[in-house]
This record gives sequence, C-alpha cells and structure tokens, in this order.
Amino acid sequence: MSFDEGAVRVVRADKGSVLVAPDDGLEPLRAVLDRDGLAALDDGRAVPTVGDWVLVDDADGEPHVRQVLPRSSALVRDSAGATSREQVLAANVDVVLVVEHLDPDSDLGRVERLLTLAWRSGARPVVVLTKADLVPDPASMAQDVGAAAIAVEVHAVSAATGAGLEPLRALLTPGATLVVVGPSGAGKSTLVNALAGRDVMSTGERREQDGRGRHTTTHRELVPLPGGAVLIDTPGIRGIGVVADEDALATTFADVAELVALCRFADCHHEGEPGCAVADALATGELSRRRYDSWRKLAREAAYQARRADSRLAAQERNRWKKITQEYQRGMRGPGRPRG
Ligand SMILES: Nc1nc2c(ncn2[C@@H]2O[C@H](COP(=O)(O)OP(=O)(O)OP(=O)(O)O)[C@@H](O)[C@H]2O)c(=O)[nH]1
Ligand SMILES: [Zn+2]
Repeated sequence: MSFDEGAVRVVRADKGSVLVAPDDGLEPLRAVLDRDGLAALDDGRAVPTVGDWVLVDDADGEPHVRQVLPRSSALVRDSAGATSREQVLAANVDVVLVVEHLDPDSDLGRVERLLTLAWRSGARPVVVLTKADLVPDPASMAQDVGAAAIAVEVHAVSAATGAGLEPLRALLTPGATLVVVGPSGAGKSTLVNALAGRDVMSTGERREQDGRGRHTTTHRELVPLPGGAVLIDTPGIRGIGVVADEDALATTFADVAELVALCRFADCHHEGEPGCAVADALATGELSRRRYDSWRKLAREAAYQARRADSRLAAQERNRWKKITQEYQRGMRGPGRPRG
C-alpha cells in the first residue's frame, strides 16, 4: 500500500479525536478533529475511521487531523434511523476473511451475505471454513461452499491441528490490512490468534467487559500481525449486519446476474413471465432453489437500502426548500426582522 508523505494511520477512532500510529513505532498519539467531528475527504468531509490514512499537524499546539486520504476500500454499515447514514467501520482494507464453521454445517446464505459486504467494500474476500478437525470430509464440504463463492478462494482450516493455515499465512504480506467477519463462535479469534502465534484478538467475554466506552486510551483496534500485515479488529466489524448493494450483489451472484440478463423482458420479475431464464435455470436445476432464495432476499434488502438512501436525499432536499421558503416568508414580512 502506498500513501502520501507524512500520512499516519488511524488505529482507533473516538468521538472528536483519533489515535494515530506514528511511523517510528512509538506509542499512538491522539489527534483531534475539527469541531464538527469531521475532517476533509475528497470533495467533502467525513468521520475518520480505523484504517484511515490521515494528515496531521500541530500548528495550533496540539495534533490536529487536517485531511483524510482517499480510501482504497471501506467497510460500511447502513446504520438505523431516519437521519442516519452509512457508517464506515474500517477503511483501506485489503482482505476480508469471511469465517464460517464446518461444524455445525456452514450456512451458505450467511457466507453469501458476508461476501456481498466484502465485495461492496472494495476489498478481496477469502472464505475460511473453521473446525475442519470436527468433520469427516472437510474438502468436499469446502467444495460445496466454493460453489456459492464464485471467484473466491475457500480454505478449510483447523486451528486445533494447524491444518490448512499455510495458505492463509501467505495473505500476511507487508502492509496488508485484513479484517475478519463471521458469526459468533465461528472461531474468528482462535483463527487469528493461531495465525499470529499469540493472543491478538480478544475473546467474546473480554470484549464485552471493555465495551466501546470503556476502552483504555492505548487500546488498539489495529493490531500488528506477523509478516508486516495488520488486522483491524473492532466490535462493530465482527458481527456486521448488512449491507447489500446492487453492484456487490451482482458480483456475489454473478451466475444469477448472467441469467437475469438473458430474460426476455428487461424488467422481468422472474415470477412466471415468458422467456424467464431464471425460471428455466431453476427448472433444470442449474440454479438451486436455495441460492435463488438467498439472492432474492439480499436483492430485496439492496432495493430497500437504495430506496432509503433516496428518501433521505429527498428529505434533505425538502428541508433545504423549507429553509428557503421560510427565509423568503421572513423577507416578505419586511425590515426589522431578526436575520436567521
Ligand atoms: N475443534 C475446533 N474448535 C475450534 C476451532 N476454532 C475455534 N474452535 C472453538 O470454537 C469456539 C469459538 O471460537 P472463538 O474463536 O471464540 O470464536 P469467535 O468467532 O471469535 O467468537 P466471538 O468472539 O463470539 O465472535 C471456541 O471454543 C474455540 O476453541 C477449530 O479449528 N477446531
Ligand atoms: Zn426472469
């Protein structure tokens, strides 16, 4: 990864300030944000997040974040609430490890969902199937998951025996940034600790004790791994909710997208229309009902998110006009009015 001269990396983001890691390997340094809690990014302003590269200066006596460098990737969550917007959980991530257990059986829908999240971020997903030591034939199970993970590496591993870890070690290249996502109990911490050769990822219990507000100031959410790679580990990322997005969905479900393109009608709903390639593929078994349902579900979410984003824009627009109208009406009331 390359970055501008003088940029430092955010190892932890708080309200109003961030911790940054100076190059010299000294303790992280706290740098404050502007009063609105934002910093310049591209044409606008943004909340700096873990993994961001930022420019800091201390012209006014204390370290101050002046600029967030453009992000090569961003893991986002669309947070709840009408006034909410996309929340960036981590930036400049190279690899998203999608962790899922082999025992109990892997949940393919969950893998597809997390792959969509990863594709949307711009980072490369890699699927890791844990607990290979607990099942008789991990290789064939990995193959089944592979069928749902188009163009993605799938590795069956056991942290217990160390089997299958080598190809993952190969991902720990200098400067690489990884995040790990997956359900609770999938073996994320165990996996990362096995790769790191020490306890770098805290367990569920410890995490709850020192939940968000009570971390000590030196707590790093950006953890060094062997080989010069780093892991971003924040509570928000592990159990990330969702996230579909039309483009990402078309990547995760490239097979379905290809079928959709073959439907006779461009606006086919795949609900019995003539010439529906999706229905044909379901009939022949080329497309499984399971995968179809999983795609439908995520597609509905993506459409919902898109509408929500649209209605937020519409609301902003309405507010803008309301303000303009009020100004205008105040103006009509003549001089002497207080200027808003
Ligand atoms: N047999 C076996 N057990 C494993 C393996 N990996 C993890 N486990 C066990 O699975 C349980 C859950 O592992 P964790 O690493 O805590 O799971 P996690 O995904 O970090 O869970 P959260 O912290 O809740 O998100 C632990 O009891 C581990 O010992 C494995 O490869 N083989
Ligand atoms: Zn169709």
